[in-house]
Amino acid sequence: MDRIRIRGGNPLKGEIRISGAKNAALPLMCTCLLTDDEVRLDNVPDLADITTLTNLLAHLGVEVTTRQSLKGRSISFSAKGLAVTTAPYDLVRKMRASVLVLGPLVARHGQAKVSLPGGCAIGTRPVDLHIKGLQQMGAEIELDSGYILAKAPNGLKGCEITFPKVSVGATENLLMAATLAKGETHLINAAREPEISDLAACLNAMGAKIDGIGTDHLKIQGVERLHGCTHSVVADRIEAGTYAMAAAITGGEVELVGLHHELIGAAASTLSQAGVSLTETPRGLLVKRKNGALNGVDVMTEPFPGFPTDLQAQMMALMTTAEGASMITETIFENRFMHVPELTRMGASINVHGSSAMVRGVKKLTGAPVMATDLRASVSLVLAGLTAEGDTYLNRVYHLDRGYEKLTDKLSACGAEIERLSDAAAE
Ligand SMILES: CC(=O)N[C@H]1[C@@H](OP(=O)(O)OP(=O)(O)OC[C@H]2O[C@@H](n3ccc(=O)[nH]c3=O)[C@H](O)[C@@H]2O)O[C@H](CO)[C@@H](O)[C@@H]1O
Ligand SMILES: C=C(OP(=O)(O)O)C(=O)O
Repeated sequence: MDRIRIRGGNPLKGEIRISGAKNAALPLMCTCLLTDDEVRLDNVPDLADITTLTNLLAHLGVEVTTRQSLKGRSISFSAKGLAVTTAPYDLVRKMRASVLVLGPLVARHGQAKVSLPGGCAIGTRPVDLHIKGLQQMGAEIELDSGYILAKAPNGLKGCEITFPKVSVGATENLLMAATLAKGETHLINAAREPEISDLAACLNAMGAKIDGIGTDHLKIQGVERLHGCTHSVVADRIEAGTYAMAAAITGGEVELVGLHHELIGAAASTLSQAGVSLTETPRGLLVKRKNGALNGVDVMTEPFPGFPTDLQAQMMALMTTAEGASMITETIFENRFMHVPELTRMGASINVHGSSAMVRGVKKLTGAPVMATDLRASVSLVLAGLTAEGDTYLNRVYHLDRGYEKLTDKLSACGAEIERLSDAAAE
């Protein structure tokens, strides 16, 4: 298994082009199941999760064509020859977002059999809200032998769905399903993440009638059919936030290219309070420390526009060498502190009490062999390694491949001493 070696201490200097967002691209790819026409996505990141979903769509009978151009990677999807409506366990277990095929399959093909995705390292992550919403829209759903069996032979019906808690995935699944339902659907207390607005914009370009985009109340007037479109995937705000913190933790100066300021949401004001300046440039955002040291700030994860859980581990790494203390509270997932013991092994001072972690800034971190169990925990250890004294060896690099396109290239281009060691070299 590959490892990453980082020799810490170099301030990052330069520019980093932000890729298309993984969490936008995945639901966007599932829109192809709603039409016989071709859906072309531009700015698709080259990530393991995209490959996993591509394999699942191909298994269903979707024709997939990938093109690489100067503008980035484009993938076209044509579900005209859709032959199968079963998403098997082996393809779903690799990535929870595979459950996003459920809504489109039921809406357009009247049936679906989708493996329950199960939990993962960060929490149990049920899909009850996806299922209840589809039932409210008239689907008959049974759970059998680890599969969701859904039927709606006469189509789905519009209705009013009020989510008891904000769910990104359930909002996306039901939004896609509602585009082809009969009548009007209201999704209330819907998630407002920019990736959902991107999905809604793509669906409208396909002929859907969605109002309230960017709010927590989406109104969808169902239509008979959708057509194809070309859509460019929105920039990855989590990747951008990660590199902003990489610039800050190393005391460097990095321009994040291809990103609109408002995408960063609450993370921008939290970073500003911590002593990081984020200045809009014609191409994106310039990130550096305001003046010298970073200072501890309290952070609580929340649905958008609050501070994202997907930046919590990185923020914790940033706080390990800040002046003073920082209380970091995770409210979205019950087990998202897997990076704590590893950061502690690098010299961080962190105490966890339930869903909060108290970080007391230390003078320096030291490199160590570390491993992580999920994507953002892994990248938080990369950030720690960039500032640590000596070498850090990060194991289980495959987690990073899920969500960070060309991570070592992007960081090396800004002066980081970071390299990927292949199997043989890692022994
Ligand atoms: C591919 C993708 O976009 N993944 C993102 C998505 O995950 P995902 O869509 O899985 O996350 P959700 O917003 O659905 O989850 C939020 C909370 O709701 C709970 N819940 C969710 C659905 C449900 O049916 N029942 C239920 O109880 C979850 O366990 C969690 O505690 O949003 C998360 C929260 O911003 C991010 O961390 C993930 O990176
Ligand atoms: C938790 C994440 O992804 P997923 O929902 O696919 O597990 C993430 O991107 O941080």
